[in-house]
Amino acid sequence: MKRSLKSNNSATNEENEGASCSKIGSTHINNLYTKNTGCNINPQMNADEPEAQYGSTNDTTLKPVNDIMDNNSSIEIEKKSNDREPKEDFSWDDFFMATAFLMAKHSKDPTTKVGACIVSSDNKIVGTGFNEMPRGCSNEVDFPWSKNKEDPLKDKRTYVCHAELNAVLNTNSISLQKCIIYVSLFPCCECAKIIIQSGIKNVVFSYYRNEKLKNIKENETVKTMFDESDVTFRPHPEQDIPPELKTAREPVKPQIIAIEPEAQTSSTNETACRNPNEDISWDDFFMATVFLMAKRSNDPVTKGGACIVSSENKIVATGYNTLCSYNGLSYGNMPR
Ligand SMILES: Nc1ccn([C@H]2C[C@H](O)[C@@H](COP(=O)(O)O)O2)c(=O)n1
Repeated sequence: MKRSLKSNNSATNEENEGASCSKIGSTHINNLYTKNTGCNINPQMNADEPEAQYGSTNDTTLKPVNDIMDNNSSIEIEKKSNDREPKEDFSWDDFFMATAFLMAKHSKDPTTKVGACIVSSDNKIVGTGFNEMPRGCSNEVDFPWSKNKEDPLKDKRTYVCHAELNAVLNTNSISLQKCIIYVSLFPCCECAKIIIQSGIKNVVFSYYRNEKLKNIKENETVKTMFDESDVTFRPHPEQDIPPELKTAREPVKPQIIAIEPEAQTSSTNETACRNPNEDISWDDFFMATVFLMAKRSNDPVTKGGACIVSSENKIVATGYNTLCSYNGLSYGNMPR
């Protein structure tokens, strides 16, 4: 039986977000541990830490990961007695969608942040992306993050590269045949074409865009294209994403010069990842990925994760501690 990560989370989003800490990303990472699993970093390291700073849990409080690393302490994830099998706790689906949401946090789009994560048939991340301006086009005067109906040259949509496109372009795999793309928002027509042409065969998404007629029609068109191209698509339950990866705050109003009518209202259904004030460093992102990965481990005592990153901040490999399945060993029959 698959557990809802949210249901095991005693802290509210408000509590999570209220955690005032300069190392925002580290707080996220800690939340990733403490609030969603029975696992935690060795609590002895955190004995003096004030609880409120990092969000409260029933069990323990944690120091920011960076602090722990600074102390050269080993990171240990402990299994609680009431833990269930780790694989049931945090499925591959949850892990990859969580990675997509983590990616979304890098987007500078003030209204809609989207993340995507492409995964091979043997559960390896082969590409990640988020909606961003083309490389080098960071000057926000020429490449604004606002919409402008009158002047397309002042409209972000002229320039922005969607998360799915970036994930496909960022891939480290020669072929994306039979891969799955996890994306926080249902793909638009352009992205659907890219997905189909790249050979990706499965789409997992979290949200639809708001239910404006234009979006409903576009969603239907995308579904037709996917059907005709034998690309399957399915929603991923939103509640299985660790809440600290999503955002519950009201989106900050973007500086829109001539706002489109449909952009003025936003349905809660569309919050693919909205929180312009929130930031996550690449370090925090990759360490969070490591910890997410560790959740996959079956080792009841120490769960370790790893994530190899290229100089361009692309994940090129991930791993966690596991026994070789072919030798018949299980953690139950290993001497400890
Ligand atoms: N499948 C999608 C859909 C949209 N995006 C990006 C493109 C924009 O940056 C943003 C949408 O902005 P809005 O119209 O909500 O102001 O989301 C994407 O990456 N992938």
